Amino acid sequence: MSFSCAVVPSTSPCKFPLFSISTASQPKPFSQIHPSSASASESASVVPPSVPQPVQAFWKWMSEEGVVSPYTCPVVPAVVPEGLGLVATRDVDKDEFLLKVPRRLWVNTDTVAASDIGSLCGGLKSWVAVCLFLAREKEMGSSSPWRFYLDVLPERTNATIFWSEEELSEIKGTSLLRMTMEMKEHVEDEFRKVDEAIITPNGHLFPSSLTFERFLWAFGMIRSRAFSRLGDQLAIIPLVDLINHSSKITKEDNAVEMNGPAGLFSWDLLFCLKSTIPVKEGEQVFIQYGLKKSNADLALHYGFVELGTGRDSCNLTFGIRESDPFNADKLQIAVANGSSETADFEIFIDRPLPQEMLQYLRLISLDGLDAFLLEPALRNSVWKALKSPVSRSNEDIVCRMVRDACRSALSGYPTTIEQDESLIRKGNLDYKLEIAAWVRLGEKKLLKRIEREFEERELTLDEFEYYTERRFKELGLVGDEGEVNCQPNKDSVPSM
Ligand SMILES: C[S@@+](CC[C@H](N)C(=O)[O-])C[C@H]1O[C@@H](n2cnc3c(N)ncnc32)[C@H](O)[C@@H]1O
Repeated sequence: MSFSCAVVPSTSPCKFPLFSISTASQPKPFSQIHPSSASASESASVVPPSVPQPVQAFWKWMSEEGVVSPYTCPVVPAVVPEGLGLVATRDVDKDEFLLKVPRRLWVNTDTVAASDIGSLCGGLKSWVAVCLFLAREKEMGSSSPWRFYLDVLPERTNATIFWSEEELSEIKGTSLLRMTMEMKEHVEDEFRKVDEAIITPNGHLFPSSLTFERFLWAFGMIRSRAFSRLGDQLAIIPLVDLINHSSKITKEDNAVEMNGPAGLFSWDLLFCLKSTIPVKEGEQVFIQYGLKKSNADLALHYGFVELGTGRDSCNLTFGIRESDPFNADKLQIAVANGSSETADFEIFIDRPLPQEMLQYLRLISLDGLDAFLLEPALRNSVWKALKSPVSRSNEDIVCRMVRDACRSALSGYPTTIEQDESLIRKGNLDYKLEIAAWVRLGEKKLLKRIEREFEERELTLDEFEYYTERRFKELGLVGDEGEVNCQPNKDSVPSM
């Protein structure tokens, strides 16, 4: 989840320094009170009786931990169309805090470090450590101190990493399928390494049921519920992670971290979730999961898509031909400018084409007379020069490459645009099949549009101003109307 989280300075004495990540200064773990004890019955009674028993137990646990009370907390968990969600128990103001969850209840690398497997996880990437921790705790069942939280997590979501082979065949040809397969392979690779280096040699610490499927489940939970804190630290915040996404929310500043009271006598860093709009009593509170995310991102991480908000996208990949006589020079320039021998560009329906895509395409298409731009003397300025068309022939190749890439991508889908439109119009599609149909349709429409744009561009190539013409003008050898001057303009500054 993408919470944009700011840290605000505390006005009160701070028991734990901000972002102190050492195990020695770890706050004490949460208390081990069973939620059936009566102490928090008052706050627990606020949860609608229709809420499933595990959610009741989780809410009670949160109450006993001092996180929620009917006086301070204006939301309760509820069953909503998106699964579980948070509903306002009274009118909530814009920017009002909804929940304040102390650090001792976050699941992050500190939590892993303080656990029984902490000493084994020191060298792991943070997401791998948190995945292993979550997967292990889940398999420990009722003996896990995190059981009340783990019991409210869904067994799976509609995210594409959980789709069956048959369901995945519905997104054949899409960038979403490629992203899904790459992600699953990456997670599987990491699991294999962790299994070999940590789980198998320390079998007494891990339930034998901890398989790749459970590790993938933990990964799915992190992708859909964790957020990156300052300094790229990953954390899952129980209870806060019940908040759903709505397109109606257009601001992403939904959380801050500050020090504050975290129970009867304790002080801690608090993760504070706020509502960016006013909400009426009884309504669900939402946040924005990320304005820049494409529908493929939403489907991959969360298992839903959003229509009509410019999230349709497609990807085009290009590369420097191995047989290109200028391969080494082009690669050097590409690498110096943050690219490589192949480059993948994400294109959004309502956004301009990425400028870097045209630069890259012009670079890899440089040929014949235009190859002088690859000269070492021009190395520092060539990338900037490629922002504008180089020559008619170069731009012609660029247009053809884009058209060919679109046509090739369009031939890889199992359905046509018309078939998808008809499927969607008929309705009654299974939820995942509907996601698949919208993603296919969005990608294909965009590819068709790009193909058309470059066909039209090809017809206007004579109207463009090319590199040589621009240089002559800069040097004052050609005037704005194309008239030829014999002497260079004294004021002109030679540049690319
Ligand atoms: C951070 S969790 C929110 C709590 C979640 N609804 C639950 O039941 O645990 C994110 C997940 O909620 C669901 N979700 C959130 N917003 C949604 C939306 N606008 N449409 C459909 N599903 C949504 C998706 O399953 C997503 O993976």
